[in-house]
Amino acid sequence: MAQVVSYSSKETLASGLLSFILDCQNHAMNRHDRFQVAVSGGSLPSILALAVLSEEAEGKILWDKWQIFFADERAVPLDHEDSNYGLLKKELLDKLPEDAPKPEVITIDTDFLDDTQELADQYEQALVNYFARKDSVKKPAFDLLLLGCGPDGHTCSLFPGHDLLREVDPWVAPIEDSPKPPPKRITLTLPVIAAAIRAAFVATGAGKAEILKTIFEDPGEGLPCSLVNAALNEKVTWFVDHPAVEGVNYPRRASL
Ligand SMILES: O=C1O[C@H](COP(=O)(O)O)[C@@H](O)[C@H](O)[C@H]1O
Repeated sequence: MAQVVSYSSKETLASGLLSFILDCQNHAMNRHDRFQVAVSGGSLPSILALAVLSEEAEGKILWDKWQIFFADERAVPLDHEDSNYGLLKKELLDKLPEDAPKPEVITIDTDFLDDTQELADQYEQALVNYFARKDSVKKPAFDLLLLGCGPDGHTCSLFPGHDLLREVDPWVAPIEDSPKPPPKRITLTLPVIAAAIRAAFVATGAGKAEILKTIFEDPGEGLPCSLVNAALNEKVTWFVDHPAVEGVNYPRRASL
C-alpha cells in the first residue's frame, strides 16, 4: 500500500522529502554509483528546491552523481515559460552554488518539437543510452520518480481516461491532446513508472483534497495517480500537507 505522510508546513514537508531523497540517493550509490531521477513540472520543482537547497541538505547531495530526467515534458523550446526543464532550471539548477558540482540533466531534443512521436522516440533513445539496452519486457528502473498530482488526478502527462494509460511497450509516449495546456507533450508511460525503485508524490494545498479523496477512497475509479499507487504499492510515498488531506481517509503512516 502507498505510504502517506502529512506535514503542517511546506518547510517540514521539504525536510521529510529531503530525508527520503537522501535515502534513495544512498541506495542508488550502492546499487550503481549514480542516482537516476525523473522529475515532474508544475508545483514539484519549487518544493524540491526547498528540500535540496536547504541548510540541512548542505554537503549531503552528491550532485555529480545525479542524472536528472523528465517524467514528462512539454513540446516547447527549453526557454519557453511552459517548459518543465525551464521551470526546474529557474527554481533549482540556477540556484546551485557556482562552485558546486553540477548534475547531468537530460532534456528533450528540441530539433523535433514539430513531431511529438519523434520527440518521444528521441527521448526514449536517450533513456536507452543511459539505462540497459531496450528490451520489450524490461523497463528502465529509475532510482526515484518525483511526481506531481494534478487537480484532475493526472500525473506526468497521463490524464484520466486517456488511451495513453493503456500503453504497454513504449517507454516514452507522445500526447497531442493534453486537456491541460500546452496540448503537445511527451510522458513516461505507466509500465516505466511501475518499474521504478521508489517514487514520491508531492501534493499541497486545499485545492488537492477533493481529488486525493477519490485517489485514496475510490481507487477503482482508475485515476492515473491511483494506478501509480496500485503499481508501486509500498514503493511510493505521498508527501502532503494537512490541507491537501483534510477529510481524506488515507493510509496513515505518520503526521508531522
Ligand atoms: O502539467 C503538469 O501537471 C502536473 C501536476 O502539476 P501541479 O502543479 O498540480 O503539481 C505535473 O506533475 C506535470 O509534470 C506537469 O507537466
